[in-house]
Amino acid sequence: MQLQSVGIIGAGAWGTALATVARRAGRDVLLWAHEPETISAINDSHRNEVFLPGVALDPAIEATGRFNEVATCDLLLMVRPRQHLRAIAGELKPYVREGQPFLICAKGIEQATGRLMSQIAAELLPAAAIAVLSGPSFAADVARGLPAAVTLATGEEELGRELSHALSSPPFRGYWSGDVLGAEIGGAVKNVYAIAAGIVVGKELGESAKAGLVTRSFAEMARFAVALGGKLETLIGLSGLGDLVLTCGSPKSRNMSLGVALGEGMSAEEALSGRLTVTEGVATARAMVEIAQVRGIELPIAEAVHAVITGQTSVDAAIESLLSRPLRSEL
Ligand SMILES: NC(=O)C1=CN([C@@H]2O[C@H](COP(=O)(O)OP(=O)(O)OC[C@H]3O[C@@H](n4cnc5c(N)ncnc54)[C@H](OP(=O)(O)O)[C@@H]3O)[C@@H](O)[C@H]2O)C=CC1
Ligand SMILES: O=C(CO)COP(=O)(O)O
Repeated sequence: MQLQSVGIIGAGAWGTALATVARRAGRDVLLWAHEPETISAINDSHRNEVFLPGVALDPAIEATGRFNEVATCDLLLMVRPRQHLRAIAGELKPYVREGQPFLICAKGIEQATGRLMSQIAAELLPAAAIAVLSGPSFAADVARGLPAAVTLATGEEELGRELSHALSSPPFRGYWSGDVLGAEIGGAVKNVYAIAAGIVVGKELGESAKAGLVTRSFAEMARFAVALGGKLETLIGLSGLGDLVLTCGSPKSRNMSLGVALGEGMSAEEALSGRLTVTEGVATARAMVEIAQVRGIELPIAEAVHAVITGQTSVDAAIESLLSRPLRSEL
């Protein structure tokens, strides 16, 4: 399949960083953005200072506000935050061609239905070949050309291989995988555990507490993903453990920085107000808790994060409740 032109839907930090990735790999890149100011900034000054400050973009990267233009590209990347997926699929549907790859690069679970983005996209865009890009990759690092490795998951191995070749260049490596659900769930739920890790840091509970929390978070995320049909091997890889390690280890993560603010005593409302950027873990925590209730999956850490964010419990009470759970076998 010829994947020379790449259409990127969403010119936030990650969409813009992925534009640099595709360009570095030698593709023709068209970015779709919602705000006219973002479109003119990219086309005229080759910058996106609002979402990705300090990065000079290749002048060959163009921006548009028209879905019919971006839809003509060989490969489409969906990089707007999760809640925009249904609207975007509706706009694109008239233009999507049979077998056209639609690569989901946003991370999250639909709050209202508990459905994954790949499932929603498959239903709304039946002609498209759905794939998922996930893994440890901060937009600011990737846009600067620093090395990063991600998972590219598709139902067809051949498409995964083609996507990897279309987007990889020496600093950016795409490893293909056949486990779409596992890759997508790992990327979505690690945001919830990054909030928990941030709380541990903000509360100054120490490095040992953080290591214990991150390890038990991994056990929880693997249990959740496997219950939903993902593979344990995928969770051990880039899109699971890899992304958990990144986002629980750096306050550059928006999710972790929210947790730090909560741990330092700020209310969730205060910590979230005025943020222009997305913090996907907030909605994902709710979706996880609802799915876990229906399916009978034990998720004490995700439940504690959700209870703190929604003000149902205090940070101190959540920590006490986690530490006083009945003792049990590790495995
Ligand atoms: N940032 C990162 O390092 C990474 C992010 N991701 C995931 O990618 C997805 C997108 O994240 P990211 O690019 O960082 O998002 P940002 O927070 O940088 O960008 C915000 C997005 O929201 C849109 N937006 C901003 N203001 C408005 C508004 N007033 N009305 C409507 N839309 C608005 C922007 O629209 P527009 O597109 O039109 O400019 C942009 O797509 C998320 O699911 C995130 O989890 C995944 C890996 C890395
Ligand atoms: O997903 C990410 C890195 O892989 C970005 O995480 P944050 O959204 O928490 O910044």
